[in-house]
Amino acid sequence: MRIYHSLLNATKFRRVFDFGEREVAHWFPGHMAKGLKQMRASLKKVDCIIEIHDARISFLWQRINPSFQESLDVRPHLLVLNKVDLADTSKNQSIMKRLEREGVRNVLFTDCLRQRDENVKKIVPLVTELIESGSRFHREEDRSYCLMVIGVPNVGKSSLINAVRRTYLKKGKASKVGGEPGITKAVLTKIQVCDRPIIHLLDTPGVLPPKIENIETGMKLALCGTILDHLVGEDIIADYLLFSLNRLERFSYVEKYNLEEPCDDIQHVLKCIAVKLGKTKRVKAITGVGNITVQMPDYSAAAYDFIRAFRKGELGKVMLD
Ligand SMILES: Nc1nc2c(ncn2[C@@H]2O[C@H](COP(=O)(O)OP(=O)(O)OP(=O)(O)O)[C@@H](O)[C@H]2O)c(=O)[nH]1
Repeated sequence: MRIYHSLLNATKFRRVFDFGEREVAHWFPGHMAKGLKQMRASLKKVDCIIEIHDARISFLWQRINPSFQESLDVRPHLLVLNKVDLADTSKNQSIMKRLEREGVRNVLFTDCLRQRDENVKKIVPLVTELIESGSRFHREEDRSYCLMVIGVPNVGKSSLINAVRRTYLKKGKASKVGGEPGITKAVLTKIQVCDRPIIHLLDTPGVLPPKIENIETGMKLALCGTILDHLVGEDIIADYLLFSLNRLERFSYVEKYNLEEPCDDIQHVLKCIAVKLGKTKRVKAITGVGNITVQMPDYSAAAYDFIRAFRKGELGKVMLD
């Protein structure tokens, strides 16, 4: 791998990203508020909450809807930081320390796509211990335990449920997994994940609307696939991705797409991607000698590929906090 001189490059990269006049207000569809209401109503049946976040944006854990957070505080709580295979794990220790300072003790980093993830195996013993060491209030009589998995869209809630089932029941998929946010629409399905002790999970519709304090937080969520791309715009997501890769000095895109050196100009990068992948389109051009058809780079297709490559971890592991 080529080494680029970061100091040299730093001088030619943007230090701040220009978000223009964008607004995040419409990025989260209306069904989320409805889901939140239903989740709150079901909380009385729940013994322990599993709150799942993307390990690349772990700071978001405390920024979910604050009124819902209050309801959560009374129950045992496990924080799962998922998609750790895509995250820069050198930061895990400092994240753990920060979370401990903030009073969060039960934290697991998981990769739910891995067949036998060690931390997925720890979930059942940990929640059993958490539930048995506290009071279950009016649920004392019930011998089975009920968990609720909550998180923002596309963070891997269904994948986590399937991974726990695979580990403890040796059963296949019960929850539909999707590449696009908002796949889990069936409201609060009860799924058995373990038979000793009997544990059920409520699969939520992926509708914890995060409290987005600023457009940059929204853009980080978009980059990680939490928001439907077309609501934000693939062109701006691709540009923010380039900005982030340069800021974090993740330059593997240079070799992958045959660039000469790290670059901060998204149009140039997309052009190189289009050329490398053969993504061109024919457009009509009017010239002095009549109409001709010319081959142009397909910038949209290139942006799509750039974003997908990042989400699959092909452009390096990152921590966007
Ligand atoms: N790399 C990686 N991808 C994951 C992991 N967990 C889930 N995914 C992928 O993330 C995408 C979303 O996963 P889901 O399990 O459908 O997420 P969800 O939170 O249930 O999604 P919604 O129904 O939209 O709320 C899918 O493409 C999964 O394959 C993980 O640990 N690592």
